[in-house]
Amino acid sequence: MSHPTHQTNLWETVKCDLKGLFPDDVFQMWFEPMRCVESTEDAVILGVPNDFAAIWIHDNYLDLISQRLRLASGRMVQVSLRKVDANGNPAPRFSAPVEPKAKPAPKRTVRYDERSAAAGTLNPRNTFETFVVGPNNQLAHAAALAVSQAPAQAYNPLFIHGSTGLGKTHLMHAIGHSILQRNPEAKIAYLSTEKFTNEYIHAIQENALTKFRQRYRNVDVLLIDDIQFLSGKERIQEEFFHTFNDLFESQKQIVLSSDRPVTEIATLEARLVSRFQWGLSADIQSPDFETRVAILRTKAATLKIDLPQNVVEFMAQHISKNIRRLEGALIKISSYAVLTGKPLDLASAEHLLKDVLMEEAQNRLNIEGIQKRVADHYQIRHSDMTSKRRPNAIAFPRQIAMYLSRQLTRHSLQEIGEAFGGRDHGTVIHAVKTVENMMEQDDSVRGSVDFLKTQLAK
Ligand SMILES: Nc1ncnc2c1ncn2[C@@H]1O[C@H](COP(=O)(O)OP(=O)(O)OP(=O)(O)O)[C@@H](O)[C@H]1O
Repeated sequence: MSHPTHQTNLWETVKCDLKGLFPDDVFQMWFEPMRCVESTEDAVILGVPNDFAAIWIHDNYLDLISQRLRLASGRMVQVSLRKVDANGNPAPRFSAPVEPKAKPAPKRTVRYDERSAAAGTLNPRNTFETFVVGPNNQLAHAAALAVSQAPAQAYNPLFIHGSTGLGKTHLMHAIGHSILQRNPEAKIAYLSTEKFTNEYIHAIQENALTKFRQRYRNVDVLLIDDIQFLSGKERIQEEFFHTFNDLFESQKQIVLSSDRPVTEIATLEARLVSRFQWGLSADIQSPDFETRVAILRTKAATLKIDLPQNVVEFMAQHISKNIRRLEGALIKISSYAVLTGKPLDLASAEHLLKDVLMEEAQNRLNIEGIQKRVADHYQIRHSDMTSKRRPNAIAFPRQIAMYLSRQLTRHSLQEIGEAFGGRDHGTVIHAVKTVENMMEQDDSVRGSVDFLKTQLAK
């Protein structure tokens, strides 16, 4: 064994890197327990706690791990997995180490690594093939596909918006993969707005603005995630405006994602708002029940887990607003099934998912969720829920949201007032009375409030 310390550090570096790529529960489940148990100059053996982890990591993450090790070390590092006990010693009764995947990597992958390394890495699992299409994401999916088939021709920019965990990043990565598949020479940059901001600040500090600009203004496809974080950052908006113009004028594709429609991004310069609206804006909604079942089935098949139909339906029924959470729940119960060898039934699924379901219920009915839903319904800005503005078109929806917060959550009058821009509890009492009176006098108000109540309670 040579250079054990060096390689151990290398693995720890890559592990930190992977932490940023995955949701916390996924990272904790698979990567956190992995240790570097043996290494040479060009090979690393990583210890994993059990056979299931070995198979799962081998099938799903080995390429990514190899890729990141290579990026971090600057050379090819062959990776294999070995089951070890808690002290890092080879575990008894283990048949054979899992074979590493065939090497060397295909040429296309090598080029792809190097190009995307400049701006962040696309997750190899986020492809069009693994994306389940439903009525909630059909338009965004079709637009993403069109962009990948004809970059800078179909829709430019493509603006994908929707709540957290609904597949925006997945679609952006899928566009990147698909373009690279057609044209391995394409220069793709995927990065978050936060990263763009940090690199810009760093470039100013280091007097390296020219280099920064070259990096992002010379790509063929710029994929920028979470553009809502441009809000309130004037200088970054200015910089991004010029990046956008340069790329657009050179007929390069731009894809943006945001957790809200462009017009809802507070303090976004008008010239950016108008540019973001030049192309196509496509939203992703929460998946319906059938789509959630289809996503679970697809992901369970990838995991090679056979789940009883009632367990799948139970999960799909209770976790409805965020696919990342649905995925986390699936991993939790799948691991249990494989690790214990016990058949998975509804009772054990319910037990295992107790905490997840509790959080779901709380999330579903928090004040912010109510504000957003009501704001959407009345087509006002979410920020109007907390603003001091008083026109009736805003004040009345705000009162309805206060009324529903009182009805559907356990928050005190004072807490509700706080959440509505620091209003006092008297304002909330007044809002509740006003809405009750209106509901008695006006059937259409009653209808709207009942509709919102049913929607929120779903
Ligand atoms: N339609 C889908 N089919 C299969 N998997 C999906 C689908 N939509 C989302 N996912 C999966 O759900 C997880 C969350 O998706 P993603 O990270 O793309 O969400 P996001 O909308 O970018 O969220 P955020 O705003 O928090 O960044 C990912 O693992 C993704 O692969």
